[in-house]
Order: sequence, then C-alpha cells, then structure tokens
Amino acid sequence: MINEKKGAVTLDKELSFEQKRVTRIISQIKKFLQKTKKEYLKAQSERSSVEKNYLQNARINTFEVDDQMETNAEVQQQKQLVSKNIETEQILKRQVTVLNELKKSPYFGRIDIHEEGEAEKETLYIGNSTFTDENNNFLIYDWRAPISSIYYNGTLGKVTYSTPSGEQSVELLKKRQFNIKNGQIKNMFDTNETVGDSLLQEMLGQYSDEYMKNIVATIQQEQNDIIRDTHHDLLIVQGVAGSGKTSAILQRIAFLLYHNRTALNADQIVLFSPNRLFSHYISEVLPSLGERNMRQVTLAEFFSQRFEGLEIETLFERFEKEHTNNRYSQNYKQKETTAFMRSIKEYATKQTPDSLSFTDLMLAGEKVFSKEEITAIYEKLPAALPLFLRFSETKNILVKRLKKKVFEKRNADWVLEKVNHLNDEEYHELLGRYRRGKFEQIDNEEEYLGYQIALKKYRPLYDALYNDYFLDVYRQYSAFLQKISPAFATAFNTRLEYHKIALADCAPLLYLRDLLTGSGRNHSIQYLFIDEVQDYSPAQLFYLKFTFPNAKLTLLGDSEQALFRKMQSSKELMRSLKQTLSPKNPRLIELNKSYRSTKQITAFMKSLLPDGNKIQAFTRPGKLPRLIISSNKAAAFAELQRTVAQLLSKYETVAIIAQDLAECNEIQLNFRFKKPLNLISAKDRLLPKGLVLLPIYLAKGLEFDAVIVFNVSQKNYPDEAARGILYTICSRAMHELVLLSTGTPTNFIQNIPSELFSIEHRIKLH
Ligand SMILES: Nc1ncnc2c1ncn2[C@@H]1O[C@H](COP(=O)(O)OP(=O)(O)OP(=O)(O)O)[C@@H](O)[C@H]1O
Repeated sequence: MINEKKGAVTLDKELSFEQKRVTRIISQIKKFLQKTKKEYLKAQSERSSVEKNYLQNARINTFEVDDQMETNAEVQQQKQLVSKNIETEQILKRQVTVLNELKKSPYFGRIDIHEEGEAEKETLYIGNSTFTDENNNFLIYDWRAPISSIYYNGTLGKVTYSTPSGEQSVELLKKRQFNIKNGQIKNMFDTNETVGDSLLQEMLGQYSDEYMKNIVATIQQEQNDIIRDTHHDLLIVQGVAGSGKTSAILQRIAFLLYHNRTALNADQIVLFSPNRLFSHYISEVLPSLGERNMRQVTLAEFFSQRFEGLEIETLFERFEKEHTNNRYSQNYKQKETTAFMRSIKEYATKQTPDSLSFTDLMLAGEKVFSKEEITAIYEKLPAALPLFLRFSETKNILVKRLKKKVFEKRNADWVLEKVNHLNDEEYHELLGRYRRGKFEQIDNEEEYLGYQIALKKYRPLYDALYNDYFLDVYRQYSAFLQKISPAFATAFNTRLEYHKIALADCAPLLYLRDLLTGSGRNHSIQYLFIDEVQDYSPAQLFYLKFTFPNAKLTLLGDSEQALFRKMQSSKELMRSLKQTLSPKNPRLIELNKSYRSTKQITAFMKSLLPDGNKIQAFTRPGKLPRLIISSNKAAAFAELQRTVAQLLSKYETVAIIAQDLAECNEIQLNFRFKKPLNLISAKDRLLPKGLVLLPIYLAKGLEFDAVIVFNVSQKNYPDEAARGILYTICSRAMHELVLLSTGTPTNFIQNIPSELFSIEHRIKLH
C-alpha cells in the first residue's frame, strides 16, 4: 500500500490527484454518453421506418421453391439497408451500455512506462474499454489492447509485450490498482506483483450472484496466457476446481472479438456448456464487457437439433443409469472411442450402391421414387467421386426429376378439378406474385394455378429430398453395428422402436450420416470452446472437430471432476486429445491455483484427492468445513433443517447438493422448512436465490455461498467413482461447507487430517 512506503501525506496527495482525474474523466464520459444516447434514439427511429418499408415490399412467396432461388434485387437492397441500420443501432446500443458502466468505474489500473529514446515517461489508465477525448487522446486503454498486457504480466523493470508488429520492450515504472465504485476511489494500491492480492481478496470475498462477473480487473498471469493465446489451434486448459477456467474463456472470447473486429463476430464462436443453468449464469459476462454473447449450446441441445422426433438420452440420464447400473457403462465404452469413429469412416468408404440403405420416397400412398430408382441413379455416377458428392449429385437429379413430375401434373385431372373449385381466397393465395412470362411453358393462368396446386401437394417431398431422407441412416447405422456386434444392433433397434437413442450412438451415427451425405458441417465457425471437457467422450470430441472443421479449439476441463469416466492425468489427457483431434499446434496449460473457495475449504477438498497437493489455495480466510454426524436419517434431516436456517441467515445462496436425482427426491420428501425448497431440474434455466436443491451434474460450473452435502456416509460414497463426485460437490462452496453424514462418514473424509475440519457430533472414527 502507498502509505506503508511513502507516508500518509504523499498518499493523500496521490489519492486526491487520482480522485480528481476520476471525476474529470467521468464528466467527459457523461457528456459523450448524452451524445451517444441521442444518436441511438435517432438510429432507432430510422431503423423502424426502413423496416416498415421493407416489410411492405418483401412479401415473398416462400412457398414456391423456384421463387426461393430467385433474387429480387429490390428486396435484397432493402434487406441490406435494414441489416445495416440494425447494425448501427446495435453498435450504438452497446456503446451506451459500455459508457454507462464506464461512468461508474472508468478504470482499474494504471501503468507508468518509459520507452527507450523517449524523453518522458507515459502514464496509461486501463479499463473495461477504450475512451478517448475529442482529439483522440487515450484517456482509458482497453484491457485487451496490446500494451495493457504489461499490467497483467509485468513486474516493475524491463518488460516486453506483443504487438502486431512484433515484440516491444519498455520499462515499467509503476503499477497501480484501483477499486472505483460509483465514481469514488474506494481503494488504491501500488504493487509490484502481477495483479496484487488485496484487490483479488476483496473480489473473492463477495457473495455469489445470479450471474458470473467479469474478472478483467484482477486477471492473473497464467489466466492472461490463456486469454491472449492466438498461436495454437488446440488449447487445452487443465485446471483444478475454481481456478478460473470458465472466467478465462469468457475473457478470451472478449479478447478475440476485440482483436479480430473485422474478421470475427460473435456468431462464429460456439461454446458448449454443461447445462442450461450454466448458460444463464455466464450470460452477462460478455455484455458487461460491451460484447455480444457467443452462441451457446449444451451437448443435449446440439444432438436434439439433429435428431428431430427422437428422444435422446441426456448426459444426466446416462449418469443416473451408470450410477445405478455399473454394467451399463461397460456396454457403451467401445462406442465412445476414437477407434469406433475411425471404423465408421472405414465402413462408409466401403459402401457400394447396393449396400446403401436407400429408401422409397412415398407421398400419400404414391411411391414417387422407388429405392431401386434412387440406387440406379447413384450407381450410374462415377465411383471415383467422393462419397458426399456422389450423394449430392443423386439428390440434384432427384430434385430435377421431381420438378419435372410436378410440372407434368399441372394438367392432371385431380389438379384441374381443384382449379375449377377454388374459392376467391384460395385463388388469390395461389396466384400470389404470378407474372406472365415468368415460366416459359406456362402461358395461361389455369396452368399456373394447376402448377401451384401440384407444387403444394409435393412440397413435403422437396423437403424430404433436401433433408436427405432418401437414405435411411438409422438402418445404415444398424447395419454397421450388426457387423461389430449383433447385440449392439439389437439394442439400438429396440430403442429406435420407442423413438429413443442412446447418447453413445449419437456421434457415430451423425458421423456416418455426414460422411455419406455431405451434410452437417459448419465451416463458418472459427472458435469452438468446450467447458467441462472431461465429460465428453473421445467420439463426441472427434465428431465436434469434424463438424466444425475450421474452428480453433479451446478445451477446458478438470479430470478430477470427471463424473462420467475415470480421472486422467494432464499428460494422458493431452495424449488422448492429440490422437482424437490431430491438431497442428497444440498447447496444454495447467491452472493449479484455486480462487473460488476459502483457504479452509480448498485445503479440505484437496485432501480428498490422491494427488491434491498440486492444488494451491488462495489465501482467503474462512471457517473450517463442518462435518455433522447423525446416528439415523430422522436425526440427519433435523440437522439439515437446522443447518439450512443457520446458513440462510448469513448468505444469499445456499445449495444442498446430492449425488443424483433419487437422493434429491428423498431430501425433498423429508425436508420440512418454512421456506420452499427448490428442486432444480435439467430443464431449468434460472437459479433462484436462497435455498436450492440439485444433483451434482446440474451444479457443474456453478458456485454457491454455502454448500451442504447431504449424507457423506461410507455407504453413500463407498468407492473411487464417488471420490470425484464428492470433490466436485465440495468445490462448489465459496464461503462455507457443511457435510452431513448418517452413520460412519466415507473413508475419503476419515482419511483427511482432523485439523482440516470440525466434527460437531463426535463419534469414534477409527
Ligand atoms: N483472476 C480472478 N479474479 C477474480 N476472481 C476470479 C479470478 N479467477 C477466478 N475467479 C473467481 O473464482 C471463481 C471460480 O472461477 P471459475 O468458475 O471460472 O473457475 P473454474 O475453473 O471454471 O471452476 P470449476 O471447474 O470448478 O467449475 C469465480 O467466482 C471467479 O469469479
């Protein structure tokens, strides 16, 4: 702190100087904000009038396949105008949001640097975003600007930083941190550390919130490495619980968007998150930094969009089944491997026209295309064509034949019958935007109407063709499984009869479909982020890489938190990911410092692990975790009620976390309390404040002020598989952790040194 070194008088002078600057900058921000708000309102009204105009003109007949293809220059032009207006409006809206934030806390850091050859030192202030005066002088530097990395990485003295034109070096003379709230400096430190502990202490001591916060003011050096990495096509972050993996990727996304402003937008970034609650929890970080959110999807959602009409087993169901039936997972292991995916590829390339599962295309009892006809088309195409081209060419030929069929039907008796009985409304609807001469062969209105009627009838077949339904991929996959193991095929077919599909079949089946049909790939995605990667099978990762071929990957995980498979060391993980994803330039970063929990909770949870020593606790003090042992269930529930009341009087969020749904149901049934106990399900998107009850797989990635683990008995946590679960549950607690046990606690806890926790109802453990 300043006054420790220079005395109180200097501190007062410095503080008063800095406060004056803060006040001055805020008044400049406010002025600019007024101006931006006016521009925003103007853009809003302009956009709405252009949009009205567009809507009036753009009544496209989306029904007609030929019309879809046609470009209507006038409409296109207006469409472009609308999107340009929307873009301007959005930029201004974001600017207003950013300025509103900036006026409360304009910056958090200052660096004084001296560049060789320059006469004077330079003072730079660093905040959430850039702010310049009317002469383009930088009053605040964006935290993502190249020079700002000095603030995160450098200790005083000579430092280097990367710029687009190469490495630069300067002398760092001073580094100052601020905590500014509502325009007032609450705290100010000069520090020689990367980012000093004091501010971090303050940040971490806060209570949890519905939304995750951005950490730009206190990014740590090793996190900064992840955030600013632009050289690797595969970045693997193996970080212990609470080490800031999720925080780092969100700041990384903000960083990438800033640095590739013109070449990258938020829609080209996809984040796979563990569950919907998590998606909501992190949804405010990027907007708080003035950026748009990336696309977010859970694995279950990703698959559901691709298997319409089928019920997909979720990761949670898989977990529940695995939990009650150990053999279950054994049956699935093979399908989750990269080797299995490679055998799919081998199988696909070996298919002959006869062995492909083409299927008749029927419409209302009429066989429009027989599978023999489809097979014959495919067969006639050159065998040397890549699989997917041969398939898409077949599709093109089928579409052409269908068009011809439909065209010929315009004079069919049933069509003419309909034309003669059209009422006014139908007549006008069908006539739509008919223009004489549009179709060369259709020169009278009656034929045009006939064509429209035939088109309407055959529309579902166009859709079927566009969606590749003339290949029965389910039958094809079943044939593949049959070759591997008849039992696999039977299990798959039985499930399919009930419109269900196992999670382990999703990736291989989609891969087979995509290889054969050429569909399913998205070349526009530039970055793919996967959080909680330890819960993904190699087959799933392999498929995601295949689907997003141009994406650079950032994978974040903690193998100790593996709920679904055995723990892997970082090296093992790297080896298997290299094998699965074949990256050109991979990098593994380990994060071993845990920030979420108090020192006491971190010490307790690291003792649960065989190699927990690598975990370093951040020195935030708190209470020892409490173990409360009850002799029977009734006493345990009474204890639960008492503990909940106690914790709720202190904290905003208290979570009772159980191993699975069955345990949650039991708790809910027996819990008697004046406040409702919200049992959170996989469908929930919002996490209410106060008391919640949830199984661990839904608490992934989340954090709570206080956590109660219900029933940590030896019976409940008997084996190695339970160790990771217990560790993950405990690591959700920020400030307080209470463990309840009915009877003897699990050996994992009994083996923890007794000074690391308190036992409230002592019984003899050994
Ligand atoms: N540099 C930092 N400054 C301030 N807070 C931080 C920092 N790094 C992490 N945190 C805080 O620590 C907590 C844990 O971070 P985060 O959720 O990103 O970790 P994680 O590694 O994804 O955790 P887990 O794998 O256990 O879900 C959050 O409250 C986050 O805000």
